[in-house]
Amino acid sequence: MSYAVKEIFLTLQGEGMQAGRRAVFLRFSGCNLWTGRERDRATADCTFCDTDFVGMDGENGGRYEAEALAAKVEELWGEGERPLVVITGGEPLLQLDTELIEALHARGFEIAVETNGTIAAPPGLDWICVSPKGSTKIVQRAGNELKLVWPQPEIDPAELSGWAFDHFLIQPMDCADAAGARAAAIEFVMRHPRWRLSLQTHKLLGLP
Ligand SMILES: C[S@@+](CC[C@H](N)C(=O)[O-])C[C@H]1O[C@@H](n2cnc3c(N)ncnc32)[C@H](O)[C@@H]1O
Ligand SMILES: Nc1nc2[nH]cc(C(=O)O)c2c(=O)[nH]1
Ligand code: SF4
Ligand SMILES: [Mg+2]
Repeated sequence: MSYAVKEIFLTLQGEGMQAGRRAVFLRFSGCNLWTGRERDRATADCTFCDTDFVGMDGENGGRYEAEALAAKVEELWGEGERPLVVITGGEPLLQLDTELIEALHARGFEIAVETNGTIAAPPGLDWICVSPKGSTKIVQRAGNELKLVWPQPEIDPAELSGWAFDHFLIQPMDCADAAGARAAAIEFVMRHPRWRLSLQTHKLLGLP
């Protein structure tokens, strides 16, 4: 199978429980909750996306076969122990399959995924981060971390807190009222201590 890739780059994981780890980011093109066009944003199932995932025109973007894609990820990792790839998008579970998982594992990579949870994850992933959106139906209710962008009035966090995740995180929405979102997230965690704050540290650091 071939994969439509927006961009691939080496950086630090900025979010969640693995924040601070060196990682190759593999960003797939396309999403099932938004076209990526600004004119469709207000009517999309996900309205606050901070990412350009349209097309294949980013750094190292293009169409790849599984072996070539794994080789490019390995090349960008270079040297160093505990190689980590974070597969994101767009919605990565539209494309990620066993063939690519096996090609990355064969090169020694730990595979983390950032998903909106509306598509079931394939077997074999090493780290699953689910981030629910608005009124969408979440089918992937188990994983390593549940990362809820906040505030989202359509979502009742009490309903999510019984799902089978090891970690529950609240991430302030990057939006016009970012200060208000940060304050709301802090207040939420102060009231619900099983949840912890996740900041988008790459943005604070000026990393991609
Ligand atoms: C761009 S999404 C791609 C992966 C997948 N489609 C998803 O939504 O989880 C990557 C991460 O960024 C988060 N995110 C997107 N827009 C955001 C925003 N405006 N503020 C904070 N986090 C945001 C998402 O919730 C997700 O955890
Ligand atoms: N540094 C960095 N960390 C991230 N964690 C999740 C990201 C994403 O867009 O999926 C992201 C990203 O875009 N950059
Ligand atoms: S689901 Fe993820 S990639 Fe898709 S629009 Fe929302 S935040 Fe962006
Ligand atoms: Mg991002």
